[in-house]
Amino acid sequence: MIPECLRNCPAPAKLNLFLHVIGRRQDGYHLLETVFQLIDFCDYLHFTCRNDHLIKRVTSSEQIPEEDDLAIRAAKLLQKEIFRQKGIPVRGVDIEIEKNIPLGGGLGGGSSDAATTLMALNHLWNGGFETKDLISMGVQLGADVPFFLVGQNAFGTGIGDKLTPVNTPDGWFVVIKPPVAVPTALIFRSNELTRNTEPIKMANFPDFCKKINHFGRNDLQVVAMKLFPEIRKAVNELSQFGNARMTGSGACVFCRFASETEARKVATRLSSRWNTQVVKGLQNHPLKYLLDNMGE
Ligand SMILES: C[C@@](CO)(OP(=O)(O)O)[C@H](O)COP(=O)(O)OP(=O)(O)OC[C@H]1O[C@@H](n2ccc(N)nc2=O)[C@H](O)[C@@H]1O
Ligand SMILES: Nc1ncnc2c1ncn2[C@@H]1O[C@H](COP(=O)(O)OP(=O)(O)O)[C@@H](O)[C@H]1O
Repeated sequence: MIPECLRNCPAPAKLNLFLHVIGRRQDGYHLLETVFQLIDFCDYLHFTCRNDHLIKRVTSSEQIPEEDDLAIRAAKLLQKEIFRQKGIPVRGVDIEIEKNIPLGGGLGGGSSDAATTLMALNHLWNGGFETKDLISMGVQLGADVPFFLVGQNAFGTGIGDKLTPVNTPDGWFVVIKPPVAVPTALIFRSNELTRNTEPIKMANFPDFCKKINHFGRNDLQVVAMKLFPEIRKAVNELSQFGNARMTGSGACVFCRFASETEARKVATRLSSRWNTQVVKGLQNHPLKYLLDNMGE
């Protein structure tokens, strides 16, 4: 039986363990090579069916107007696609979003909210779409959405939408959120961005797991540190404890540790000056895992 509501649907954040810019498409989007790592730091979304056809966000947000919210846009897109395929108008839904992942942090919170909405409503509305169908919808909302829909740590190429699952070793991360929000487009349009990093030879890729803390770099970091000195400061501080780098287009900076104890020790030393989190790496997207294994 299809439920009337789905509560506490997690939308986990991601880290880009490295991010290389290897070229640019004709439409201006950049070609990347990156490893996406899911982390146990989540927004939570609650969905309740309505008796009309409206899609409403029931949580207020000063920063994101309702019509721009990626969760709302994802729900409207899915509702339209179900109507197009089946000719039946689906019921509306109230969406409540508990936002924990900071905006403009490079942690992919908006994209993850969109992916969670597509997965949860495909279930609640009995849409019957497969992951590949949801991915075609997701990529229209943001370059990171396909990764969250695949739901496993992955090597991403293209604009980050061509994904090959990778097993990353278990680990803990200290994540610093410098007090700035970085607009992704600002970093990508910089004249100073390196856009010609040599593509990774697949024969060298096994090195990634062996050298996980040191493999590659984030090509967006130099530009982001120049525009936002707080990011440079965070990288310098965290670098005392290991190989610190930025995730995505910033602003968050992370460093990987093999144990929780080690990570917590470092976080404690930084927490009086920085907004600091200790998070565990995840192997699977918790909602995707639950929906895929329902009824087993
Ligand atoms: C850089 C990355 C790495 O994971 O992450 P974030 O820092 O945003 O989390 C992503 O590729 C970001 O994905 P996402 O945040 O979904 O970006 P989008 O909304 O699709 O794009 C915002 C803008 O960034 C530029 N953009 C984005 C992705 C890309 N591969 N090339 C680009 O040039 C484009 O100008 C686009 O208009
Ligand atoms: N539900 C949402 N959560 C976060 N950001 C959202 C959401 N809806 C729309 N956005 C917009 O998308 C932008 C990028 O969001 P996000 O994926 O969290 O980015 P990033 O990883 O680049 O920090 C935000 O700056 C915000 O303006």
